[in-house]
Amino acid sequence: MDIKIEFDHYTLAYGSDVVLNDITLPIARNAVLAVFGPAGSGKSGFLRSINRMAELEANERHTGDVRMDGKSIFAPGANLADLRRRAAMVFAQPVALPMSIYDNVSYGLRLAGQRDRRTLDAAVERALRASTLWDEVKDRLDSSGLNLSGGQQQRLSIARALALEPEILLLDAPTAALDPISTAKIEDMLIDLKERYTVVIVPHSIQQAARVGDAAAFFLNGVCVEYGLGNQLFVSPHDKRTEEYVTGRFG
Ligand SMILES: Nc1ncnc2c1ncn2[C@@H]1O[C@H](COP(=O)(O)OP(=O)(O)OP(=O)(O)O)[C@@H](O)[C@H]1O
Repeated sequence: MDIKIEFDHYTLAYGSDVVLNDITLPIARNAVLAVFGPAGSGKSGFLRSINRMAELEANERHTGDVRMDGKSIFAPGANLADLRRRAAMVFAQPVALPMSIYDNVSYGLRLAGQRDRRTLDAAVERALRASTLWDEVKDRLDSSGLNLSGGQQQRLSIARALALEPEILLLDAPTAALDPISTAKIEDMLIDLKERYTVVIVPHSIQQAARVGDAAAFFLNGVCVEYGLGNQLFVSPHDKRTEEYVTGRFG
């Protein structure tokens, strides 16, 4: 396996709450890892550890290591802004900023000081094509992002993340607020996105985990109970707890 990110005996706590407990897990490059489990199992903490957003929580502590391309993300002198650009995050609730579609997508680049119109134009088009929104909005890039539907706004949020040319996409239940057709569009998009990016997704259902994951990890109470490639966790789980969860006996 070509490993992009590696959790190595990583434990995360907020105050006295242990969010993740001794996680050791590889994340393959150019593949989709689905991280699933019941509420409070640590899935968001896992995503937020990859770009060190977890450290924004009060009394955050961690032990162990997370490596990206073989290098510790916690190494002294590690560049936090660069890490967060390399590992971009998209949340359950679509975020359309009160500005034009063009400005929504180019927001991060402009914030980083990019002023060259041709560079911005090219980045906006590339990001909107990758998020499959281009054909729907190319004739109205100047209209407000707020006028888009929920599903379009979520693809706009993904385009905004892609414009910064990340290496990793962290998707925290990106279809939780969307209708089935918008959900299917985003699931289809993942097939293309993983050719260029490493994707970690917290799916909004077990079915979605099985559909989109090239690998899956089942979390329970901060522990990675089971990790498997392809559909193994869903068709032949090794752990009884995984089996009970995927067959709907708890959750
Ligand atoms: N800011 C915080 N301070 C203290 N504990 C927290 C904080 N945020 C989350 N936790 C705790 O950490 C644990 C894991 O939370 P996390 O959000 O990672 O779970 P999750 O699996 O993503 O849940 P959900 O599916 O509900 O989003 C939970 O027990 C939660 O109560």
